[in-house]
Amino acid sequence: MISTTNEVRQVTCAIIIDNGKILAALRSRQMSESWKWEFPGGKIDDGETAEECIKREITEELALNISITERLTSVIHTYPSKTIELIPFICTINGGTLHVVEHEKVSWFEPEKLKSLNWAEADLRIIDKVIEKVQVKV
Ligand SMILES: Nc1nc2c([nH]c(=O)n2[C@H]2C[C@H](O)[C@@H](COP(=O)(O)OP(=O)(O)OP(=O)(O)O)O2)c(=O)[nH]1
Repeated sequence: MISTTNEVRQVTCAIIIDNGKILAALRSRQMSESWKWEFPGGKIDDGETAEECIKREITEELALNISITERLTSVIHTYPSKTIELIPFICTINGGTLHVVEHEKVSWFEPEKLKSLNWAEADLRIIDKVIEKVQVKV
């Protein structure tokens, strides 16, 4: 199949809350949107639900098992070369030991520190809602 640049790619991301802090991940030189912060996650595979996708991605990227607390409203964002639908989930850790597989690094931030990061553009569109939600849950 010829891939088209105007198809919307569905991408899930996890806002992982632990001990009152939220995990953010810095995209590496090898990744698109390099050196931007994001919530870990990735593209939905064929035949996979968004919930299955985020659990799989977090196991692959961070070696953590997560539980989903809440699915937030998604945003559609167009980059110069692609359009994504970013589907955020508030999550908690259910098991595993954090191991950073793909990202440059990950860090834990208090909710009020999140706004100061250099986020991927799509994340800038969800960050206010994320902060509002996590401040209730931490
Ligand atoms: N995982 C994740 N991806 C995000 C976020 N915000 C955001 O714009 N993205 C973008 C970056 C990527 O283009 C895409 C996720 O793709 P991916 O991480 O599974 O794979 P990739 O780097 O190979 O993606 P790409 O180069 O094909 O665009 O969504 C976010 O918070 N989390």
